[in-house]
Amino acid sequence: MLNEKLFIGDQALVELAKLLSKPAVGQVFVLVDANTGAQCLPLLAKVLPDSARVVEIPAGEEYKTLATCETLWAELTEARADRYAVVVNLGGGVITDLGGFAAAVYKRGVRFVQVPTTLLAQVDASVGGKTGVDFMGFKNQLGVFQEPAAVFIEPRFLQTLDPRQLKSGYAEIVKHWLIADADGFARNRYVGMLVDDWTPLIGESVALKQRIVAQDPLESGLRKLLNFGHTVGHALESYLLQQPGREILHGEAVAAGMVCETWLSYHKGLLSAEELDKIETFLFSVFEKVQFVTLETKAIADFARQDKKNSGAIINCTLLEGIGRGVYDQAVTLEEIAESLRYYHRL
Ligand SMILES: NC(=O)c1ccc[n+]([C@@H]2O[C@H](COP(=O)([O-])OP(=O)(O)OC[C@H]3O[C@@H](n4cnc5c(N)ncnc54)[C@H](O)[C@@H]3O)[C@@H](O)[C@H]2O)c1
Ligand SMILES: O=C(O)C(=O)C[C@@H](O)[C@H](O)[C@H](O)COP(=O)(O)O
Ligand SMILES: [Zn+2]
Repeated sequence: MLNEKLFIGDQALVELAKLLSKPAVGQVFVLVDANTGAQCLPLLAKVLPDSARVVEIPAGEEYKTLATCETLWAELTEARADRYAVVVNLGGGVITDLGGFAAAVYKRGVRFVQVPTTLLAQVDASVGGKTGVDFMGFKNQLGVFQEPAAVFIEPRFLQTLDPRQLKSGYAEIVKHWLIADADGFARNRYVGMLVDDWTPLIGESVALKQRIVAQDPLESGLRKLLNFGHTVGHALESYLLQQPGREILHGEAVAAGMVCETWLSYHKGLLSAEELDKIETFLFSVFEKVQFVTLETKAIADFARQDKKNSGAIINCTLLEGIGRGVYDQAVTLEEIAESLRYYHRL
């Protein structure tokens, strides 16, 4: 247990059972996608009340929309769910983001708990209270900050996770090292993905995120560190999501975005050539190169105009002053973003 609201390890679901048996808990709704319904629900079912209702949505980022929220809102409404209802979000970041948002606005807010089942959701998405859905092709364009009642991280769920998905989650762990944990980067980068038990790494990564969120829950300053790799990463993810057959995973886009933003840090004179080399060599040793052509770089960069860290026409990026030392609110131009993508493409 990291704090009173976050439980990690093989007792996490026992703690969830305790919460769900409290008198103040009314109807229980479990949100799953097609995969977590089949692969994760059997383990969770052991701790659910018999009366729990399961709501299933299709799997995938393309369903992280307002339209999908309506499926949950309709089920809640038809079951006459009241303010005592609790929504249990069982899945990856799509489920924890969408389920958190849908719960936060139903009748102006019912409680929800996060039971993340991907590495990405266990180290990042389930923690910190950012919820939301994509809109008009832009990532997380609609959302609210709303903390879950609690988070229950059971690493056993990772046993059925595809290796590609595991790697996508690893990108957010690497992000945490690069912005605030030089020692984590130095200790772990040679191990790469060859991890037997993810529990200690999940615990460290989540604790780092919680420390930052606790100081700036609404992202007015420090929390922007957690967005390293995302100005370019979200632009790339959004662009490729619109191209049938070229979709990439969030973590894959963030890994590419981290290469670009590490180069921007070097380009701005914040980071040494030696550190640039160390970071990009490591990232390319783990993540495959994302494919695009140089002709596309302007269209990709354009998506950064909708980044939530921007102020008016100024695109504010989180960059690195060194390994483990992120720095936020660094203005970059669209042309510099396009140049960073061309740099990535040439590597
Ligand atoms: N709120 C935040 O702070 C935050 C942080 C990082 C990412 N995100 C968001 O999270 C989303 C990405 O999350 P994700 O990578 O978990 O994707 P995801 O939720 O789409 O899950 C990935 C795939 O794995 C399947 N799956 C989930 N758990 C499984 C399991 N245990 N076994 C087998 N299959 C399983 C899912 O059905 C899905 O097909 C993005 O939308 C991103 O924007 C949010
Ligand atoms: O928790 C945060 O703060 C983050 O930025 C974590 C990111 O990994 C995550 O992808 C988040 O959803 C991005 O948020 P956004 O505000 O850029 O949409
Ligand atoms: Zn992310």
